[in-house]
Amino acid sequence: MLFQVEMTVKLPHDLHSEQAAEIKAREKAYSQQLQRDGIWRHLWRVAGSYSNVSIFDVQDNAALQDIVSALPLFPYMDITVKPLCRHPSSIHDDDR
Ligand SMILES: O=C(O)C[C@H]1C=CC(=O)O1
Repeated sequence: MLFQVEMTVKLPHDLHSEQAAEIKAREKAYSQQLQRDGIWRHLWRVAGSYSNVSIFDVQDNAALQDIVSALPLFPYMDITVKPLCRHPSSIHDDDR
C-alpha cells in the first residue's frame, strides 16, 4: 500500500545542538536504509520549510505506524498521512 506522509520537524529550542545533530544523523541513516529497501519510495523537501513530503510503500497501516514511530525524529514531528490508490490514467506500473 502506498501512503503520502508529510512530516514537519519541530525541534525544541532548548535541545542541545550536539543532541540535535546526533538525532538527525540517526534519522538520516534510518531513512536512507528504508529508501534502499524500497519502503521509503520518495523523499522531497517542501521548499522554504523544515518539512518533507514522502511516499511510503508498506504492507498495511500497522506497518506504516511501526516504521514512522521508529523514526528518531518522531517525537519532534507533526505528521499527516494520506492513503493513496492507483490513478486510472497513471502510466507507471509500480503504482499500486
Ligand atoms: O529532514 C526531514 O525532513 C526529516 C527527516 C526525513 C528524513 C530525514 O533524514 O530527516
